Amino acid sequence: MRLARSQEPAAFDFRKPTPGEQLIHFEHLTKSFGPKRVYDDLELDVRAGETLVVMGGSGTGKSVLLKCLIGLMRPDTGRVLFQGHDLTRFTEEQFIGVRRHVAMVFQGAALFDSLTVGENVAYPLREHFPDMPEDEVRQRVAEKLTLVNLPGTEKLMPSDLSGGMKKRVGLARAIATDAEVILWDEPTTGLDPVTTQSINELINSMKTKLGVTSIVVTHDMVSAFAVGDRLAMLANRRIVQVGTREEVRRSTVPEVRAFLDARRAELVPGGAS
Ligand SMILES: Nc1ncnc2c1ncn2[C@@H]1O[C@H](COP(=O)(O)OP(=O)(O)OP(=O)(O)O)[C@@H](O)[C@H]1O
Repeated sequence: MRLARSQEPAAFDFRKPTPGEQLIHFEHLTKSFGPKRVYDDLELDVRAGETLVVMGGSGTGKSVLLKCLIGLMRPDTGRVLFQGHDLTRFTEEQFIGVRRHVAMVFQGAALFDSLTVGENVAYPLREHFPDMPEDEVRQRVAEKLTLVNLPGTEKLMPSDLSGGMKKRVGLARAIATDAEVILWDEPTTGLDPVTTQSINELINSMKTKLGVTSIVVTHDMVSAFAVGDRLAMLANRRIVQVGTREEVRRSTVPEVRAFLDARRAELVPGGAS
């Protein structure tokens, strides 16, 4: 069920996209922190309904890219286009409207420790839809917790949960407002293989069941190849390749080869040969 958008700033009028159409375009981005240049003419597009994985070494600017999309950071030059809207010109207030459609699942789940699981998931609903009747809030919270395989956990506190359960509550909270785009920052880092597998399945089911578009930032290659329709490699301050799993697996781009071979060596000792 979709909600009335009466509180949404007029400047951001989200249209239901046609699967496959260009939804987001990072155009000629540059970004520096002091003397450190993170992006130099970075270009990347994201298509509606796909899962795009952004991979790259530590500190290459993967998280900054996601933050530019929800207004937590701004590029120095260049544009971030969302359905043709230039987000770099958006005010803080306008970004509130964007965040109803573009939800971020933060690395550490970032739950409020003093609130129950149910209140954590209800939080964005109360923020974006203050007039929503309490019954509807409860119903939506229950629906989202069921979707992430945690039905009936409303009364638990975050301290009662394992790391993987916390991630799933973070996801339920991110999708509470029925966001059409989900940004995943290192969703499987630090999780055991079974929980990693369940998070990968969740990312895939968001796409197949709800038609969600995902951008997944990760250096977990098993996860990248399990969820990515396309994979983009960030290195040397730009995207050096974007391609399907097969194209990336067979890549001859030196930065991609070096990255994959190093990861293969980590996964299978002696496997880099
Ligand atoms: N607020 C900030 N102030 C100063 N430098 C920052 C800030 N945020 C990010 N950086 C720098 O920008 C670069 C890119 O950061 P980012 O967090 O996007 O990297 P990442 O690719 O996500 O790395 P990791 O995989 O280690 O999380 C890093 O060198 C980081 O130190």
